[in-house]
Formats: sequence, C-alpha cells, structure tokens
Amino acid sequence: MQTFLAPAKLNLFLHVVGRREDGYHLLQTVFRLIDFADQLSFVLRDDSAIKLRTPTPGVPEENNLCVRAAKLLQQRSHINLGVEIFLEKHIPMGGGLGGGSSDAATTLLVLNRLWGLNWNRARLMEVGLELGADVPVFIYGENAFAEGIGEKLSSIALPPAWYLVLIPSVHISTGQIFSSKELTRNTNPITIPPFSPWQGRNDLETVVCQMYPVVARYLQWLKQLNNTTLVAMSGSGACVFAEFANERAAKYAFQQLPDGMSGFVAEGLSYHPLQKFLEE
Ligand SMILES: C[C@@](CO)(OP(=O)(O)O)[C@H](O)COP(=O)(O)OP(=O)(O)OC[C@H]1O[C@@H](n2ccc(N)nc2=O)[C@H](O)[C@@H]1O
Ligand SMILES: Nc1ncnc2c1ncn2[C@@H]1O[C@H](COP(=O)(O)OP(=O)(O)O)[C@@H](O)[C@H]1O
Repeated sequence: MQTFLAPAKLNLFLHVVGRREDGYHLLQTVFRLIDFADQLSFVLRDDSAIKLRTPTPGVPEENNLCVRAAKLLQQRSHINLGVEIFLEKHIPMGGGLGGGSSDAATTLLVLNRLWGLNWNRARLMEVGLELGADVPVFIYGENAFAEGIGEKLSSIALPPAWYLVLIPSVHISTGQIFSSKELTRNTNPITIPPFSPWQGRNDLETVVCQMYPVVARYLQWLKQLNNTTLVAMSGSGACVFAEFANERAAKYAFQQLPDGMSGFVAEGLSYHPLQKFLEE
C-alpha cells in the first residue's frame, strides 16, 4: 500500500494585525514546512462509504480531519466513490504544528487523484479552508507568507535550517487564546519578502505564557542555547522551537534536554513531500 506524508508546520512568526467582523483575527505569518510527518494510506471503495481504519485516540471518527476532508470533497464533487483511510499519527495533537490540518490536506490531494476529480489546487484550497485556516498552506505545498486568516498565500524562499521542537505537555485551546482580553491585535502590518527572523514575534506567546507557565519555561530553556537563529512558539502553542543553521547544532542542543522535557529534531523543508507526486 502506498504511503503519503502529511508534514507538520512551524509559524516562524505570527502577528495579529486586526480582526474581521465575524470575530476571526487577521494574521500575518510565515509557515515553514518541516520533515516530521504523519503517514496516510488510502484504499479506494466502489461504494460511497468513508471509513477510518485506524482510530486516533481522543478523536471520534466523524471528527477526524481526514474523514471530514474526505466527506466534504465527496459532497462537493458529487462523486459516488468511497475510501478506507489508514492514519499513523506522529505529530503531537493540538500543539500548534498543524497536524490535523496537514492530514486533511494530504487526504484532499490524494483523493483528488484516486477519485479522478482533476480539481486544480486553488479549488482544493477553497474546500480545505472550510476545514481550517491552516489547511490551504499544505495544499499550496511551499513555505509561504500568509495573510488574512491564513488563506492569502505567497511563496517565500527560506534558507536551509534545522529545528529543535519541544512539546510541553499541556493542551491549549486556540479559541481561548484568541479570545483573551490581554491579546494585542494591532501589530503594524509588514511587507515580505525579504524575511529575516528578527522581523517578527508570535503575538500569542505572551498570553499563552501567562496562562501556561510551563510554555514560558520551555521557551526560556531554548533561549539560553548557543547558535540559535530564532526561538519562538508555533501557532497557538503549546509547541516551541529553536532554529539552527545545521543538523549538528540542533542535535547537540537536543542532547542537552533536561529529564522531563520532550521534543524532536527536524529539518526545514522547501517543498511539501507530495509536490513530486502532484507533478507526475
Ligand atoms: C493559530 C494558527 C496559526 O497557524 O494555528 P494553530 O495553532 O491552530 O496550529 C491558526 O491560525 C489557527 O487556525 P484554525 O486551525 O482555523 O483555528 P481553530 O482551531 O479552528 O480556531 C478556534 C477558534 O479560534 C479563533 N480564531 C482562530 C483563527 C483566527 N485567525 N482567528 C480567531 O479568532 C476563532 O474563535 C475559532 O473559532
Ligand atoms: N487527524 C487529526 N490529527 C490531529 N488532530 C485532529 C485530527 N482530526 C481532528 N483533530 C482535532 O483537531 C485538534 C487540533 O489538532 P492539530 O491540527 O493537531 O493541532 P493545531 O491546530 O494546534 O496545530 C485536535 O486537538 C483534535 O481534537
């Protein structure tokens, strides 16, 4: 059975620059894809059933983003075919790494082929956006500067980099952070490219660190490391990361990790791993 990757993302910075009338926040962010991924496989069904064959602990089947993605695409395309989905989770859930969104994007990209729909990328991105603001970038398939709520994307060239990503063991609700009274919502919009790490920060970080001191402690630990080019929280947390210019420096930092802290090292990608499959 062919396996398809669904990579995680990091938000290298995240500015809250305003708010829409419906309450959603307007953002500016740079998404970087990383070489740390969930794995999915798909088996075509000639009836219209959509089944997840590998339950994800804590997520009811009908809420799983790959099942929701398959059902939405089936509805919108009026196709009479189904699929069996096998999902192997590696990306921590609800950590600001976009794992669920990436699973949804990979499902849309592969089913577009498997069901012979031949939709273009823009159309798939529109459907993806209905599932979450982070889905379109994974369909876009490149590192991107994002505006709006994350759907206005322009591609951005980023230098090679390695990341040490830490996973504080707290679950953070994105909605709770965006609704905080303490959140600043008026960062001045910036123009990108060019992008340099010191141009940005994560505006959600202050609120998260106040509510969850463990995240502040993890960030503090990363900030005392040598040779980092950037230390920040990803998305609405809880994961935090340090960027390094090479693998050796990232792995050396990983080896210094105190007992009780967990994380992983991953390389920054230039393209989504499915990019080649899509060009075939
Ligand atoms: C913060 C980001 C940055 O990449 O990533 P994650 O931390 O989730 O990975 C995303 O914008 C997350 O977007 P999305 O995945 O759609 O957010 P959801 O969890 O659905 O949002 C939960 C709630 O947060 C609020 N929300 C979300 C996004 C946004 N731009 N403005 C908001 O005000 C809304 O009240 C929404 O109902
Ligand atoms: N396939 C999936 N993988 C991860 N989370 C999923 C999935 N399907 C639904 N979810 C739900 O979406 C929430 C957010 O997941 P995820 O995308 O991993 O995190 P984040 O939005 O913080 O980057 C999870 O807490 C979980 O309840």
